[in-house]
Amino acid sequence: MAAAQLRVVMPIEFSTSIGFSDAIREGGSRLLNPKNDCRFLQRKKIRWSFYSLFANTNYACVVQETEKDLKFPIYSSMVANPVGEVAISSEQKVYDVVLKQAALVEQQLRRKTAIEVNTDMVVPGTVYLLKEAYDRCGQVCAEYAKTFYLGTLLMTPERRRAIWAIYVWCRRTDELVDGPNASHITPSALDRWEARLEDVFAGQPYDMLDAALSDTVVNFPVDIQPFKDMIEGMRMDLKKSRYKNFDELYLYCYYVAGTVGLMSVPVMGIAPESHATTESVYNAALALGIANQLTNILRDVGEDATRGRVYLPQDELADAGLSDEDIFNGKVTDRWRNFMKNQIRRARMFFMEAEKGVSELSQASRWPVSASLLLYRQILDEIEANDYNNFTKRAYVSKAKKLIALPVAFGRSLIRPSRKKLALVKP
Ligand SMILES: CC(C)=CCC/C(C)=C/CC/C(C)=C/CC/C(C)=C/[C@@H]1[C@@H](COP(=O)(O)OP(=O)(O)O)[C@]1(C)CC/C=C(\C)CC/C=C(\C)CCC=C(C)C
Ligand SMILES: [Mn+2]
Repeated sequence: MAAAQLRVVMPIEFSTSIGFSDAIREGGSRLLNPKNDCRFLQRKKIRWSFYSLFANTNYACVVQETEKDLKFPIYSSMVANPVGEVAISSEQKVYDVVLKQAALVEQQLRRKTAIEVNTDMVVPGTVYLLKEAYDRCGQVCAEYAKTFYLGTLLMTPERRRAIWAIYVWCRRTDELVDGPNASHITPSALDRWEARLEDVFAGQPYDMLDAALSDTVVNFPVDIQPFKDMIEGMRMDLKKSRYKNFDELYLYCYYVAGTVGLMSVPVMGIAPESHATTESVYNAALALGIANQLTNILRDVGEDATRGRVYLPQDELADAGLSDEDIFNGKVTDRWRNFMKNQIRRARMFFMEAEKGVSELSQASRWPVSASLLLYRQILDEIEANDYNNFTKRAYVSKAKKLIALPVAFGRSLIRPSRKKLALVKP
C-alpha cells in the first residue's frame, strides 16, 4: 500500500490529542500511515468511515473541527504518489474556481445594483422576440427534465427563464457527446462549441436558444468559466472511459455537474439577510452538483457498462476485490453490495454538504432546490431498495414519492438563512 500525504486542517489542541506531531499542526502535512491512523480514529470513536474509504488509496483526508463537531469530508485532499511527490488535488483546483466565482459575483453585484430585464433583443441579421426564445427554452426543459421544470415554476419569472436558458445550454452541451450525433463529435467540434459560447457571452448568439442565454448573462452575474469547464468535462468524456481514483472522478463530476451549481447560484440569488459567505454558498452549490453526478453514476452503472464505460474509481474497486469484469458480468455479490454501500455513503455526504447552503439562497429559490435535492437523493434509497442491483434495474423514484417530497421541501425552504457564517471544511 502506498503512503499518502496527509494534510490536516484542525485546531492545535485536537491535532495533539489524536497524536499527530507538531509538524502537521494547522495546515502542515506528514506521511500518512493509513492503517494505523485509521485504527487510531476508530479507537477514539471518531467518525472515520470516509477516512477508511480512502485509507487504502493514495488519498489523504482533511480534518477540521467545527463547533465541537468533527467533520471528515469526503473530498480528496493532497495526493501523493508512492515516492511521496505531492500533486495538487482536484478538490483544491476546483476550490480555487469556487473562490474566483464567489469573488467575481460579489464584484459584479456591487457594480450592478438593480437588475434590468429586457423584453426584446436584436440579434445581428434577425430579430427574435426574447420572450419566444425563453419560452422555447422552457419547453425544452419541460420535455427533457420534468422535475427540474416543475421546480423552476416555483421561482420568480425572471429567474425561472434564466435557469431554463442555462438548462438548455447544458443539455445541448451534453447532447454533443451523448446524443444521436455523438459518434461524429471530435475535440475540434467541442472547440467550435466553445468559440460559440464566447460569442454568446459577447452578445452575439447564433440562434434563438443562444439568444436567451446571451440575455441571461447580461441580466445576472453569471461568469463564463463554469460553462467552459463543462465543455472540458465533455472533452474528458471523449477521451476517457476509466477513472483511476476518486480524485480523477471528482474533477469529472465538477466539470459536468458541479459547474451547474456555479452557473445557477448567480441566478438563484443569495438571501439578502444571509450571513453566509458567498464562497460557502458556492461551495454548497458545487457539492449539490457533485452529489447529483455521483448519484447518476451509481444509478447508471449497468447502462454505462454497455457503452464500455466505468465511472467508478478503479482503485476503490480493486480494494473491494472487484474489477471491470465484475461490472460487465453484472452479478450482485456481497463484495458489490459493500462497495456500493461506501459509494452511496460518499454521495450522501455531498448531499449533506449541499443541504447546508440551501437555506442561504433567496426565499423563492429554496423550495425548488430543496425539492430537487430530496428527489435526487432518493435515487440512492432506491438503489438500496433494489438490493444494489444497478446492473439491470434502474433506480426510479415513483410519482407518489415525488409528490410527498414537495411539501417536505416546502417545509425546509421556510428555514431562514443562518445568523452565523457557514462552516467551510476546505483546504
Ligand atoms: C446552495 C445550493 C445548494 C444551490 C443550488 C445550486 C444548484 C441549482 C445546483 C444544481 C445542481 C444540478 C441540478 C446539477 C446537474 C447535475 C447533472 C444531472 C449533470 C448531468 C451531466 C452529465 O451526466 P450524464 O451524461 O452521466 O447523465 P445523462 O445520462 O446524460 O443524464 C449532465 C447531463 C450535465 C447537464 C446538466 C443539465 C442538463 C442540468 C442543468 C440543470 C439546471 C441548469 C437546472 C438547475 C435547477 C434546479 C431547480 C435544481
Ligand atoms: Mn449525458
